[in-house]
Amino acid sequence: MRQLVEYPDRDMMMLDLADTLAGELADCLRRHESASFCVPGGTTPGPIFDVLSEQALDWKRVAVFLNDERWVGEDNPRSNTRLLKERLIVSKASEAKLIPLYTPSPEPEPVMEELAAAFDGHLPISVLVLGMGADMHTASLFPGADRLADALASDAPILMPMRADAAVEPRVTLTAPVLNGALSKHIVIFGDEKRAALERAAHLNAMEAPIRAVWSDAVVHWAK
Ligand SMILES: O=C1O[C@H](COP(=O)(O)O)[C@@H](O)[C@H](O)[C@H]1O
Repeated sequence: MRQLVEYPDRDMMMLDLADTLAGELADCLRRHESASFCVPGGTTPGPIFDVLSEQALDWKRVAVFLNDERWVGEDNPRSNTRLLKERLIVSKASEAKLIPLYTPSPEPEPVMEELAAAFDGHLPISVLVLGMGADMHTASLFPGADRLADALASDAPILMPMRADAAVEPRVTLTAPVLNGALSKHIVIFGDEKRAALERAAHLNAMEAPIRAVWSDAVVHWAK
């Protein structure tokens, strides 16, 4: 079962977690030629990115990619890639290599293979951070999403397009086997609503609560 770490406040959590993640990446770089760092988008991780981007790591040996992306261009404030470029791949981390989850195309389907090919040599994920919505989705694995069962299957491809009523636009997401292959896994959530959702998920199956499909061996970081 997963481990839960509670922090006195959000600032403390951000600083502490950024430190832990930097330590894990540094450790990986000591033992291997390169490391891969997979992170969520959305509203939660920005402050962690701010701290991490100032950490002295050999960032040019780190491949950074998102858990998932909304199918919008970087000029759209909802673009997770935009968040990465503005807050993580800056300052000391500006030399990190971004593996994109978006390329201009009206729909994601025609470019899935092209995007997935860029992951060659970057899996398994060295360090994974996941977010979670109050509806218990993680990455773009939404309850009720059109291809959820396929994305949770053990033979799922690396990347899949995903559509769900709760998602404003089409999405692309890393699938459960890729996320579960991570060597180190962290889930980061804020607030009582998400804490209650996480507890509710324990009584549901992965189709109802997709976070369940990827939470084994994860450390959950929570602050009010
Ligand atoms: O849409 C998304 O939602 C989740 C949770 O986002 P948050 O705004 O509640 O932190 C996020 O983990 C995922 O990467 C993102 O695309």
